[in-house]
Amino acid sequence: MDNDIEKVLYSREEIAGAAKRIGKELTHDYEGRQPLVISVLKGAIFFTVDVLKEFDCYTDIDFVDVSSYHGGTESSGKVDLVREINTDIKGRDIILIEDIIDTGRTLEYMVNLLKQGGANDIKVCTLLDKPEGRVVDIKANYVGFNVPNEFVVGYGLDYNELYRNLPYVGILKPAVYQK
Ligand SMILES: O=P(O)(O)OC[C@H]1O[C@H](OP(=O)(O)OP(=O)(O)O)[C@H](O)[C@@H]1O
Ligand SMILES: Nc1nc2[nH]cnc2c(=O)[nH]1
Repeated sequence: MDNDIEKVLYSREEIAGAAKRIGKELTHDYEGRQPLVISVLKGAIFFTVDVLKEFDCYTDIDFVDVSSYHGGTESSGKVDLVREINTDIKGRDIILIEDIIDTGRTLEYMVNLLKQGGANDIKVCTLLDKPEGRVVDIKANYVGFNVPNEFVVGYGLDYNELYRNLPYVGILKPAVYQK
């Protein structure tokens, strides 16, 4: 897979550092509380695991699966709910974990879903933020890196379902898109 990568943007070590920093911030901010962590599948699985290992707090974990990039590099503009949240979120303090916020549509959808379910408080934690991609005015509370306006892969992020298992985040060579 390394041969398909044009440029590494964030190395394994840099990502581990960001996960540790955010895990420690969460530990400080949630002292004495019991938040529910919700990880947005599939992309956020790697970041969720690494942040949670640094989060010293009583917390339960659930997963939601939403999808709007159905192959290729462009958002379909419509967010599909593939797997619902199984935990009762009424009155809960939620930490939503994402891999990337780009257009902001997925996050907007998720925040509305959590509000409808009666969540008390919602905070968003993302490995990558791509502010130039935004079509919806929405922000995260905890950000690993601000990423340039490029389609990125690795560490959970896919291109046509591949490259999620790269241990770093990078940009694909143009030739890969022509395959
Ligand atoms: O801000 P947006 O433009 O909405 O993009 C962000 C979303 O896009 C990706 O999900 P995707 O729909 O590709 O599903 P996946 O995580 O299963 O790959 C990513 O994991 C985010 O959830
Ligand atoms: N893999 C991947 N998924 C995304 N979803 C929204 N933006 C991106 C991106 O840059 N890369």
